[in-house]
Amino acid sequence: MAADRKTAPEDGAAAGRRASVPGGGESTGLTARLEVRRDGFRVDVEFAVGAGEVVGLLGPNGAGKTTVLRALAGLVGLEAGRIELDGERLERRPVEKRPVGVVFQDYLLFPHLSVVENVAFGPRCGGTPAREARRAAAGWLARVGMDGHGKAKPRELSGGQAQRVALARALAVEPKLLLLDEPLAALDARTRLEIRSGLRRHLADFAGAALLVTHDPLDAMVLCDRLIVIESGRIVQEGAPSEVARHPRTDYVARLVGLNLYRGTACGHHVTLAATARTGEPGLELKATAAAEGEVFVVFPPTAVTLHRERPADAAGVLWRAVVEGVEQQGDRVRVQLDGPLRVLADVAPVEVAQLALEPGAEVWSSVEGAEVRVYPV
Ligand SMILES: Nc1ncnc2c1ncn2[C@@H]1O[C@H](COP(=O)(O)OP(=O)(O)OP(=O)(O)O)[C@@H](O)[C@H]1O
Repeated sequence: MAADRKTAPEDGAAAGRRASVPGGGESTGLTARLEVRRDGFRVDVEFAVGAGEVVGLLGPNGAGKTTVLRALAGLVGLEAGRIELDGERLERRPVEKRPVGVVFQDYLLFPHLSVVENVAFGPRCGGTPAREARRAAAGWLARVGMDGHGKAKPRELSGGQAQRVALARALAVEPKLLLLDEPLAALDARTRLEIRSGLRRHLADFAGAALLVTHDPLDAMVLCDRLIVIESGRIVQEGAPSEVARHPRTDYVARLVGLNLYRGTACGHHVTLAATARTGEPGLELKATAAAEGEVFVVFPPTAVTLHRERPADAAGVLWRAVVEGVEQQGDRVRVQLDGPLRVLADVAPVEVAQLALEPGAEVWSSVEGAEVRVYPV
């Protein structure tokens, strides 16, 4: 995993930028308690984003991420709660008067306006005279590498260009809060790489609070100072990207960062995994690197799992029988999904797929190397 992009705001550069937020005044960032109801679904979250901080909002499909962003932007109403931005109550302001810039996944540029008019639109609505707004818009377009495209219509732009214009449009209103909803999701892999590094630069220069929804672990690691994970409308984990990646607390986070995660009970270096309710089999016993006591999370990477066709006489660590559920190429390794007393991911070399006849339904012996098993308190 990459190192955190910036230092946490309370002890780093972000805190130092507090005084220079657009619009003047002392900037303290965002604090929000949001209760939102949408039909049968309910979001109930409380969090803060410091000025100059970039917080990633992650969670499975339907977790409520977009709802959180829309509530902050004023596009859905609060059932209860409060939104405070630089000490001011945001939810009392009409949508168009909120100092908020939004970049949606599909950009939502106005199709009938030129690129420069799209970017000038926000400042114009805020009362900036037309010429000045166009000049400012041209400046923002230059900063995102889109000078020379001002007269183009959105339909003439590539996905990457449209994304840059959308970012320029969001920043042109000089927001105190920047909301980005999967800003890179619609881009192909190469464009995403290029736009990600541009976005990283702009986020580093942005003095306000930024909240970025993403499904991509790389975006989360590269772009964000801190992550908030929501599931079913509630916050389930929060922390620096490296901390979340190292110590996942839910299956979603574990899958996101590519680790096998279980719960168990530790007694010194021995951990008994919780029995699987599904198979009814007693929990396996693993050996962990560090000693612990009581309820713990247990993680190990897919590379720690070894597969064998026949029962090995001298396997290191615990051994169990598993059934192959799926096989998928991932870079130069092959990821194997296994069922059995443990649902587990194993990474093997492509040659092992043939050697072990790994195909759905095949039975194999699995073992895990204790040196790679980590435990931490629940
Ligand atoms: N306009 C709407 N009216 C009623 N319910 C909605 C509406 N939009 C979303 N929902 C419901 O709210 C819940 C959360 O949706 P939301 O889009 O916030 O999730 P999400 O975490 O952003 O998901 P995804 O990652 O799939 O975009 C879902 O169960 C969804 O069905």
